[in-house]
Amino acid sequence: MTDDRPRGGGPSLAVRHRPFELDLVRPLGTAHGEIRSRDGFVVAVERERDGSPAAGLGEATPLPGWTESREACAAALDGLSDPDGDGTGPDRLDPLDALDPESTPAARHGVSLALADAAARESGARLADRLADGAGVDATPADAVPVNATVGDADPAETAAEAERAAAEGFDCLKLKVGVRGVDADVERVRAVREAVGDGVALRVDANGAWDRETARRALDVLAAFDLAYAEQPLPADDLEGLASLRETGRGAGVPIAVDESLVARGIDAVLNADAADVAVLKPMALGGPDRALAAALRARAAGVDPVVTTTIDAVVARTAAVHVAAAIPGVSPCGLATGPLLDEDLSPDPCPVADGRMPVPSGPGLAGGAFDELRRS
Ligand SMILES: O=C(O)CCC(=O)c1ccccc1C(=O)O
Ligand SMILES: [Mg+2]
Repeated sequence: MTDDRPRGGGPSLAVRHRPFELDLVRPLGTAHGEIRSRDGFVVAVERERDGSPAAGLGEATPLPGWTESREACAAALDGLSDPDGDGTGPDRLDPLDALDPESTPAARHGVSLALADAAARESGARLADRLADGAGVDATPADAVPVNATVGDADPAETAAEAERAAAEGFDCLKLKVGVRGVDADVERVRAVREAVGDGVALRVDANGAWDRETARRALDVLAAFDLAYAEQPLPADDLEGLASLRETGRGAGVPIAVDESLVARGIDAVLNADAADVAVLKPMALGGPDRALAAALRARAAGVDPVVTTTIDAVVARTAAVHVAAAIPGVSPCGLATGPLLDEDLSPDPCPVADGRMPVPSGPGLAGGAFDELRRS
């Protein structure tokens, strides 16, 4: 790792990062293309204040199209060590000042998480409790959060088999990727899944912005027959007006609308002002950190829009952080956090294994008590 520890007495802060590369078990088919591997950085901070040291762990796992590129993320993290490029190290104590959440959300996520983990560990609190405190949530965070299974694009039989496996494992909410094939093919996939899992399982679809207005209307008219919990990003990110009008025609017997890419492209305020969503899908990695994702979730909730927390198929550190974010949202709906099994390998054993469609929130302190100790030392 690179080290930017300031020399001399007084308060100090060191931010280090080291790269990792993880393959998926198999590529995840989405309308944005296939996700095959996740390359990112483990971030570690060591802080000393008034003679007491604190350490925290974070993760910056960029996903191009959603966040900055891997190169831009690396440059932003490198820049924390030597902002002037003159080898003298940083002259500031808050590295978040140097990380723009819009242009380098993954880098900011990594550092913001590491600082929050350090602060939570220092006070003996769970990360969820720390985040809730910081966001002004009065309710005590949950001890477990409901999650959906994530089912990628495949033909109807394979999609149904995957859905059936997830339901047998105890998931009562599934999210299917759609929009890779034509609408008729997706209708057959959703029909096959509904037949396979029965009426007791909630179904969501995620088109990742693949449809135009006319296609989206046609798709949702037909898909409404399968009792969908919602359709995520049926239109391109910037078409807030189109999303708002899909909601109007969909009200009643129709399909609720969730936004994901729109939040990354336009922000929560623009989405709420446009009345573009029933559900807000929040990805801490793409929104610039757990703190920012929780703040957006609470703004959504206050406007009557249901928040859902998901990952960008992150490694275990960021996934665990996202579980804490979800836990800090009182009564959160099923979240897209069960993405660990999509990875072929991971940085460390998972402290939040899915059981019966729920993920436990580690009791702390910080992210997961001692669960990441080996990773912290590496
Ligand atoms: O929400 C989920 O179930 C898992 C996360 C997911 O689908 C996803 C993962 C990586 C990139 C984009 C997305 C997405 O929600 O569009
Ligand atoms: Mg999505």
